[in-house]
Amino acid sequence: MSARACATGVAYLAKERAAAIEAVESASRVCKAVFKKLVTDETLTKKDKSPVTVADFSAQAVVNSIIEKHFPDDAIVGEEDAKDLRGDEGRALREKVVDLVNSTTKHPMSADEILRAIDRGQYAGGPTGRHWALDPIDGTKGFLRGEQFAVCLALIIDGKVRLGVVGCPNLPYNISKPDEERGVLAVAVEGQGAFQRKLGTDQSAETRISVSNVMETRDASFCESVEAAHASHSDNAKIAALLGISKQPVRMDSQCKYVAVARGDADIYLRLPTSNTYVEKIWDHAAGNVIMQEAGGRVSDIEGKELDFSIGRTLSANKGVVAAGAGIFDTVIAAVKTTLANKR
Ligand SMILES: Nc1ncnc2c1ncn2[C@@H]1O[C@H](COP(=O)(O)O)[C@@H](OP(=O)(O)O)[C@H]1O
Ligand SMILES: [Mg+2]
Ligand SMILES: [Mg+2]
Ligand SMILES: [Mg+2]
Repeated sequence: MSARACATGVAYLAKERAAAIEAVESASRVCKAVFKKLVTDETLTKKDKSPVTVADFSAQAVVNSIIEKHFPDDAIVGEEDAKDLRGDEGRALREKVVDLVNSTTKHPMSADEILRAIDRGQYAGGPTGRHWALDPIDGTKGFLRGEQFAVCLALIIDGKVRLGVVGCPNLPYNISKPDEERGVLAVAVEGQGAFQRKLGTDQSAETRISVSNVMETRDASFCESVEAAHASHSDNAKIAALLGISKQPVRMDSQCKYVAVARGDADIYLRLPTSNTYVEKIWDHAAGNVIMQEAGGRVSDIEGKELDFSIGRTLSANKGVVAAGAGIFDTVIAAVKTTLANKR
C-alpha cells in the first residue's frame, strides 16, 4: 500500500480513482455510440466534423456530471464549453447532444443541466487546491478515421497530476493480437503504479503495466502523432537517426501513445513542436503523464524540464514533449537538444 494510505487502510485517492474510471467508461460508451450512429462514409468523404463535435460535448457533459455527483466541490478544466450549443443557432446541435447523453445514461438530464455540466469545465486551473483536467475526446482526427482516440481524465492537486485515467476504445488490449477484442482502460495513481484493464471490466481484471527495459536506443521504436501539424515528423526523424533507430515510427492519434509507451509497445514518445507559437494544453497530457511515470518512464519537454501543470489551462512553461523509459531517457533528450541546436 502506498505511503499515503490513510489510517482506515483505504488507498490514497481510491474514491477518486473509482469515480474517474466510472466517468471514462461512460464517456467511452458515448463516443462509441456516436461513431456507430453518426460517422458514415459520407461524413468521412466530406470531411464533416459534426459527429466529433456531438461526441466532444456529450462526453464532456457525461464526465462532468459524474464528477459533480461524487465531488460536488471539485473544479474542472475541460477542453470544451457550451457556447455553440446555446440559443437558436445552437438548437440543432443541442438537440443531438441531449438525445445522445440521454440515450446512454440511466438518469436523463434536461438541456439546461447538460449545458451547465459542460460549462463546469471552464475552471482556470492553477497551482493550489484540486481540479480535474478533462479531454472528452483526444485525437478527434483519429476518432473520425475510426482509428485511435482517447477519453482522458486526470486529477491535479497542488499543481501536480496525482491520478490519470485514459480510455482507448479502439486500442487492442494486446498489441501483438491486433485482430482480437479492442478497448483498453489505463489508470495510475501517484505512488501506486500503472495498470490496464479491458474497457468494460472491473478492477479484478487489472494488470500492472511498465515501460520497456530497452537500454540501447538503436533497439528502440518511437511513437508520434499521425497529424504532422501536431508534432514535427521531420525533427522526430532526425532525432531517430541520431539515436540509431531503424524501425519505422508507430503513428497514432491521442494519448493512446502514452499508453502504448507505458506498456512497452513502443519505447519513446516524441512530440517536437511544429511552431514557436503553439502552447500545449494540460488536458492533452495530464493523464498520460502520470501513467507514464507510474509505469517507470520519464516525461519532459524538449529541454528536459518536467511538464508544469500548475500554471493554468496550458503548459505555457514547456515546449514539446518527450517520454521514454528511464534507461534511455537522458540519451534521447541529448539527441533532441543536438537536433534542435543544429537547426539554429
Ligand atoms: N499545432 C499543434 N501542436 C501540437 N498539438 C496540437 C496542435 N494543434 C492541436 N493540437 C492538439 O493535438 C491534440 C491531438 O494530439 P495527437 O496528434 O497526439 O493526437 C489535439 O487534441 P484534440 O483532438 O482533443 O483536439 C489538440 O489539442
Ligand atoms: Mg486533445
Ligand atoms: Mg479533445
Ligand atoms: Mg480539440
